Amino acid sequence: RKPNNFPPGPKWLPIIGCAWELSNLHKAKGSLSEVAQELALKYGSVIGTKVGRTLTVFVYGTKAYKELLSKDDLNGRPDDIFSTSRTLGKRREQKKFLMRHLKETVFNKIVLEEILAEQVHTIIHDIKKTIESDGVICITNLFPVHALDSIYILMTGDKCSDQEMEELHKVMTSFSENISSTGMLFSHFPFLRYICPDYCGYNTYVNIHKKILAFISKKVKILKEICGPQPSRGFIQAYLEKINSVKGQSDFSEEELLAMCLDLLAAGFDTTSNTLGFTFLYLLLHPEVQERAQEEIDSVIGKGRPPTLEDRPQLPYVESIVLESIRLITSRSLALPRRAIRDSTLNGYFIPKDTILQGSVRGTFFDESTGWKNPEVFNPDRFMKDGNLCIPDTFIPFGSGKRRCVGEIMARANIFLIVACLLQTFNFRSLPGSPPKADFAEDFSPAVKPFKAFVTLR
Ligand code: HEM
Repeated sequence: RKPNNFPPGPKWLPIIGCAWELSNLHKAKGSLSEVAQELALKYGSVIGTKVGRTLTVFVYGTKAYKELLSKDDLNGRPDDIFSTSRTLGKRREQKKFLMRHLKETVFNKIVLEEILAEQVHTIIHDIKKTIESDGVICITNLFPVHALDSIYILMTGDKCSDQEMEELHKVMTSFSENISSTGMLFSHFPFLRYICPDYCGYNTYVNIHKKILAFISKKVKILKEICGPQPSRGFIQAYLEKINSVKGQSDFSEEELLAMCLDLLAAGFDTTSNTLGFTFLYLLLHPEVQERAQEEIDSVIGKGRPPTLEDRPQLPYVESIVLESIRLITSRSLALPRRAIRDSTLNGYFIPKDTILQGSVRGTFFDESTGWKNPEVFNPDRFMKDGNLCIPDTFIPFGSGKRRCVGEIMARANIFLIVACLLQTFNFRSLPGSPPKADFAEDFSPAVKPFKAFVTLR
């Protein structure tokens, strides 16, 4: 039965709850974020549903979403089968340690520049090689290895060998293609894993996670053996040092370390490379935006040296392209699922303990009433005012509060540097007679379907 004052929403059927209606809406709309938008039009900004046995509340719209992010009672990690079967049991909250480490090491401007510049150089080298043949490049293939390498360096302090990268890339691609961040059939109907573990996705889910954890575990073992007294910039080494220093008298453990590295890979891999896919798709569809960015780069930097992170304040238009691409990709996804850790309220409705809350950032920056004009259109100028960068308060694509993205600094720097360096060196054009379509897929995070471009040296 529906709890008293539970948010309004679609009708609950016996056993499946609203699963049928949600699944049909998902097929019709293409992304869960658009499902939330559709439901919000009918029921308001907080929508109560039930999928299998799980109470799930969708949150859409700036006011309700901000209230959700601000309430500790509603920001717990889910502890259902979907969460626990991937990370070896319950999780403790050690995000502060990770954030402090990243701030002191990798997110230090000089280190970040060093990590990213080398990789951008490799991408430029690869593109130049293709130009020597026919200049036709599958754009969506350019970025995944690069994004993985950045996260690998963040974890280990070192570059990934070719052999390790082959292994990691294979398993992470399979992760992105087969696993949905918002749950799978077995997580909504946990009993199915005993009846049809292949069909409900349980076996795939567990096997892929086992492979990723085995990869990280192998690396942890190697780094443990060479762990020395000198400070290292890798997260794994910093964490191992912490375990040693507290000597088993705290929650720091190797299991927790593996789970945190898994989160970094899962959350940072295709979000970064897929955003770059979005960026270059829109640059092909809007050659005038590409030309204006190139004019900015030419006038501030010229061609004598590559752009650096120091140049960011002088390249507001390039920065606005990055923000607009992030706006468009995140508007197709939901924020991380949260769990009510005790009975609470949202927008005046009752939210029982253990309800799952799915917030949609789309509602915060696709809302014409809060100033986002023609939100479906790619328009970097919405982030510009009088020639300067201007970011509205309602733009929170990396979340805020307890569950906020830990990789924002790296992701924005990475995308900025790639866009600036590639546009300084190359022109990207549609293949004659076949401009790419704005065709989307839903991998672990939203993606554009693979597309090619004709690239020439400037
Ligand atoms: C354009 C790229 C990226 C986008 C758009 C993005 C976006 C997000 C969003 C929306 C969330 C959830 C926030 C919430 O629910 O309130 C999140 C969480 C997270 N992100 Fe990112 N992210 C990106 C890149 C990265 C990178 C490169 C890393 C790692 C280096 C990373 C690590 C994480 C982690 C670990 C979490 C989970 C935080 C938690 O559980 O508390 N992200 N990200």
